[in-house]
Amino acid sequence: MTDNSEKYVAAIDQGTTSSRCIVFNQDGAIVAVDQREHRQIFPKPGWVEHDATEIWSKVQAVVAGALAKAGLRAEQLSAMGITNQRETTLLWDRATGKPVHNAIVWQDTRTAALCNQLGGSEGQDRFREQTGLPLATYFSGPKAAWLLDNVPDLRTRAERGEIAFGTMDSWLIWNLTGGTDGGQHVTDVTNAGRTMLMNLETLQWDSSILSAMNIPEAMLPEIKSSAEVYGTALGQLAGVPVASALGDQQAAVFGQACYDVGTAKNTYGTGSFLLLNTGNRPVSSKSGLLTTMGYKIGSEAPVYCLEGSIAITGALVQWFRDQLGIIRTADEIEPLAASVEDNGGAYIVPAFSGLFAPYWRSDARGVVTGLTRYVTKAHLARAVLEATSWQTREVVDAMYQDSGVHITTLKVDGGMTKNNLLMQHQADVLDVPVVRPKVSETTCLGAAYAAGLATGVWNDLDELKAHWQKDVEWTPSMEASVRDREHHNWRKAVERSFGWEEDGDS
Ligand SMILES: Nc1ncnc2c1ncn2[C@@H]1O[C@H](COP(=O)(O)OP(=O)(O)O)[C@@H](O)[C@H]1O
Ligand SMILES: O=P(O)(O)OC[C@H](O)CO
Repeated sequence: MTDNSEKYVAAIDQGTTSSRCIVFNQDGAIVAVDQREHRQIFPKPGWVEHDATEIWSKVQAVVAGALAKAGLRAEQLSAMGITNQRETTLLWDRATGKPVHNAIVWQDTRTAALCNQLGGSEGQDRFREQTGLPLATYFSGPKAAWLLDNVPDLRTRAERGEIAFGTMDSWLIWNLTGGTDGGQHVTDVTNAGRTMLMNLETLQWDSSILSAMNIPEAMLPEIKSSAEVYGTALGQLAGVPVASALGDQQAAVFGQACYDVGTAKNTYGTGSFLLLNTGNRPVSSKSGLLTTMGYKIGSEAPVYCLEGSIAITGALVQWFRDQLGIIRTADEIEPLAASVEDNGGAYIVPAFSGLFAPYWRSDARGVVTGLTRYVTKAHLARAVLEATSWQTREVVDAMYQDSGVHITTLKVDGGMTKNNLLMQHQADVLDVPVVRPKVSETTCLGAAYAAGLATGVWNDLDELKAHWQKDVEWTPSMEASVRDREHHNWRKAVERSFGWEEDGDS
C-alpha cells in the first residue's frame, strides 16, 4: 500500500541483459519492481550489440509497470534516478533522435586492433595517467572511434555537430527530458570516466585524448555531477525531476553505503565488479586495477575508487545453461554443484572476452582444464561457480597490493548472491566474512539515494547509512591447505588461457 504523506523516489537500472525500474519509499525499502530483458545481438564472434531503440521502449515499459504495481501516479514521485551498464557506446542523430548504429556493448572486442595501434610504443598505459584506465576494448572512446571510421559519412556529420555520443545514461536522460524536443545531452562523472576520454583530475573531456582518438568534441555530452537535477521529464513521467546518474557499479557502491574510505562492495551480475572507496584523491594502480570515479554529489568533492572489473561471472552460468544446456535455469546450478563434494579436479577460466582485471589480456580465451574421465557435469557446475570466487580473490589481492587496505568484510549484491554455495565458497577463498544487505537491489537503491539527495528527500549520507541492514553473512570455513592448493591450481588454469588469440584482433 502506498501512502499519500510518504515521499517516493524511483530509479531506472538499464543493465546489460535487462532494464528495471524500482520505486523506493523514504526508508529505502522497495515498493515495486518491474523488469524486462532486451535482445543480445552477436553479429560476429567477439561482437556484442544492443538496439538502443528497443532499450528505450523497454525502459518506458518498466517505468509504467513499476508505477502501476506501486499504485502511484508520476506526480507522486519526488525524483527519478538513472543507473546503467557502463561503457556501452551509442551515437545518435540529434535531429531525428534515431541511433545511427546499434550500441556497441562493453563486452565487445572489435576494437582490439585499434587499441593496439593507439597504444603504440607506450602500450596499454598510454592514457592511464589521465584516465586511470588501461587501453582495452572495454572502454567507450575506441568504440566511438570505430563507429566514426566505419559508418559512412558519420565523421563529417559528427564534426558538423549533428551527432550525439552517449553511454546509456545520456541516451535515457536525453529521451526522458524530451529527446528531439529539447532533451538534455548530459552525462555524469562516473559514466564519463569510463569513456577513456575524461581527465580524472579536471573531470572534463581531455583534449589530448580526443585528438589522439580523433573524436570531435561537438558530439560529447556535458559532464555533470552524479546527483543534481539535469532536467524535468516529459511524457509519462511529466514533471518529475531527473536527478541522478551513476554507472551501475558506482551506484551499487552508493546503495551499499560504502561512503567511508576503505569500504568495498562486490556486485555479481553478468560480470562482477569490486570497488573500494579510496577517498577524495585518485589512487593509481600497479596491480591491474582501474582508478575510477566513485561518485560526486552536487558541488561536493568527488570520491574515487579502485575497481577490479571481471568480465564474465554470471554470464558463465548463462553459457552453461544456454550454450551447453546442462541446466534449464540458473537456479539449478546450485543443487547440481552441491551433489558432489568438490570440483573433481576441473577448472574453467571464462576468458570469453579476454581477461579483464587484474590481467587485461585480450589474447586470452576460455579454457576448461584438469579433465579426466572422472569429471561429471556436477563437477563442471562447481567449476563454473568457483571461477567467480577465484576471479574475485585475484582482484581482492590486487586491491591490497595497490592500497594496503585489507578488506575485512566483503559487502555483496547482485543476482548470483542468492547462490549459497557460491557465497560460502567466496568467504572460504577470501578467508573473510561475506555479507549481503536486506535490500540487495543496491544498484537501483544507489541511484534513488543520489536522486533523493539532490531533491531534498534525504539530507545526508549519515541518514542513508542508517538504512543499511545485514540480511545474511557467510563465514569462512575452508582449511588453509585446501585453499592454497586450489589457488595454485586456479593460477595454473589461468596461465593456460593466455595467448590463444594470436592476431591481436577478433
Ligand atoms: N542461482 C544462481 N546461481 C548462480 N548464478 C545465478 C543464479 N541466478 C542468477 N544467476 C546469474 O546472475 C546473473 C543475473 O544477475 P543480475 O544481477 O540480474 O545481472 P545483470 O544486472 O548483470 O543483468 C546472470 O548472469 C545469471 O546467470
Ligand atoms: O549491466 P551489468 O550489471 O552487467 O554491469 C555492466 C558494467 O557496468 C560494465 O562495466
